[in-house]
Amino acid sequence: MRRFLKVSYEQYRKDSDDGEENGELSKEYEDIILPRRATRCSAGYDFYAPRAFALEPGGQIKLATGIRAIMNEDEWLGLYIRSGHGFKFGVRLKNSVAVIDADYANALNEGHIQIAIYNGGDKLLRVEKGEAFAQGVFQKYLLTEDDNPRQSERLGGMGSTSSGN
Ligand SMILES: O=c1ccn([C@H]2C[C@H](O)[C@@H](COP(=O)(O)OP(=O)(O)OP(=O)(O)O)O2)c(=O)[nH]1
Repeated sequence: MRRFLKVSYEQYRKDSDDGEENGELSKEYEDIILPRRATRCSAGYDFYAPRAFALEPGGQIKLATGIRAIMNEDEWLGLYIRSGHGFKFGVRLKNSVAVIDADYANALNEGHIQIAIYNGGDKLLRVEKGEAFAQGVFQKYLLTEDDNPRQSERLGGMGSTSSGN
């Protein structure tokens, strides 16, 4: 069991910058493309920009992707910058690698994947709507023999399980 789905329009609207109900946003939502691999042996599922954006050097943006990832519980999805953008523009994910946990899909925000990127180079980056800008690789993770998670279920999104106690 492993697949990508769209979050609901309500969730997309809530998490989009403008958050407003308008024709443009619902068209944007309709047009969201599920991540796809470029070739038979591509490891990464390309994530396509739900809207066009431009990033000046030093600029940053957080994109609500409209996507949730369903996967097996011993897997995670690693998100990385699109290699070409990293090489040509010095663009990177703000958190270097985004760790998408298997139980995030059940969080109250429907597991809505957010991608934050930063232009660390000296050129303007323009990304068109529908252009690949990040890639996600499904991976397995291992447990320690005395593994003992602090809580069994995830409800919130980022930062919701931060206490070490
Ligand atoms: O760039 C990111 C990083 C994370 N997430 C989602 C998926 C992940 O499963 C969840 C929580 O992320 P993480 O565990 O890395 O966040 P945290 O702030 O370190 O801790 P917490 O587990 O408390 O949420 O947020 C994103 O959508 N985009």
